[in-house]
Amino acid sequence: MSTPAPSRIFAPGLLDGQVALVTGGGTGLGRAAATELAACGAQVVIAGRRAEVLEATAARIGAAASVVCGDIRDEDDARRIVDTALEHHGRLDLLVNNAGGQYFVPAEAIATRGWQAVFRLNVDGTTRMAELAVERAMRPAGRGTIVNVTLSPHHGLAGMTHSSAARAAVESLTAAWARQWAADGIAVVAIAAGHFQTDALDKYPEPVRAGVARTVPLQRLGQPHEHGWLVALLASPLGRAMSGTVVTLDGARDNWFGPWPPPTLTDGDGDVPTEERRPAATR
Ligand SMILES: CCCCCCCCCCC/C=C/C(=O)SCCNC(=O)CCNC(=O)[C@H](O)C(C)(C)COP(=O)(O)OP(=O)(O)OC[C@H]1O[C@@H](n2cnc3c(N)ncnc32)[C@H](O)[C@@H]1OP(=O)(O)O
Ligand SMILES: NC(=O)C1=CN([C@@H]2O[C@H](COP(=O)(O)OP(=O)(O)OC[C@H]3O[C@@H](n4cnc5c(N)ncnc54)[C@H](OP(=O)(O)O)[C@@H]3O)[C@@H](O)[C@H]2O)C=CC1
Repeated sequence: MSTPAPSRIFAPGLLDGQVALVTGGGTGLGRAAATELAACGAQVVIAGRRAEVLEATAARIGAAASVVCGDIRDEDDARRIVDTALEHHGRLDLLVNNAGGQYFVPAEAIATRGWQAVFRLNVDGTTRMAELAVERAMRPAGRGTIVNVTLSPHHGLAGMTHSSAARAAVESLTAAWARQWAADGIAVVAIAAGHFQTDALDKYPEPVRAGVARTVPLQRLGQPHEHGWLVALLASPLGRAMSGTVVTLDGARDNWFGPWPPPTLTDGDGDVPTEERRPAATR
């Protein structure tokens, strides 16, 4: 197994001896975060539901990475994920709550089950992982950092109102947990991410993808490694001083702008289509 290439921007050994758990660490932004954390010296445990995806990422990162399969929406799985990290390494310094998502849909077309599915993943799953990490690892150790990754809801996500509400809830939980767990030596911060160039964007309708980079004032999408840098910064001693903060990384674009319905997204009847269902095998 190879050792990770050193970080391009952080001092060697910044996170030496630390152990990080990254949910959704097999793909996209989670993979970028895990890669940079390893480059800074951390041991990283990446979690998700698909073993083959996790194994491929762990092989890319090298000996610093290990995998644990599980669904953060399931209490037993979530506990096993945290316990596996602890059993493997004897400590857990950083939890990156990165697993999350939603589907693109006009607000009035969201079924109750869809609303609940998005909350179950983004709010309940994030809460469960944070509470387990605190109870089982961080409070007993008297220290730890939790980084919650959200899809920035700061302009209101008109085509993803379920996620808009869920991500705002996570940002509010971040501030509340930072206060609640400060006496335990635990810092809690959030990253409000804008549009990043990951495979996940492939699922959005073609007109969305085609136009999206041009709408960012920076004139480009965020790069996953830039997100990884921010996660590593928040894992550093500076992150502890930033507890309770939401850091926005969005190229000055956020995730929404303009009127509803968005002119580029309406079909011939003036309606905005709902994202296609994912094939059952990937759910
Ligand atoms: C002018 C401005 C334009 C801006 C445009 C911006 C758009 C680009 C944004 C780019 C930013 C990127 C953001 C990202 O977050 S990228 C990462 C994305 N990754 C994911 O979203 C992956 C994870 N997502 C999911 O797993 C699912 O979306 C979900 C959260 C729903 C999964 O939950 P679950 O597995 O429990 O869900 P089910 O599939 O079982 O469905 C449960 C119910 O949910 C409803 N549903 C789900 N999908 C759809 C759909 N496509 N259409 C309609 N309804 C849906 C439905 O009610 C399901 O119940 P039923 O099965 O009974 O029908
Ligand atoms: N790409 C972008 O532009 C942006 C993304 N974000 C957010 O950043 C995070 C990562 O996004 P990105 O990498 O792009 O997208 P991905 O869809 O690639 O990442 C989602 C990850 O979470 C895992 N996951 C999903 N559901 C669960 C679950 N129930 N239990 C455990 N793991 C789960 C997935 O793996 P598996 O399916 O194997 O479980 C996958 O690795 C998400 O929260 C996303 O909403 C925010 C802003 C912009």
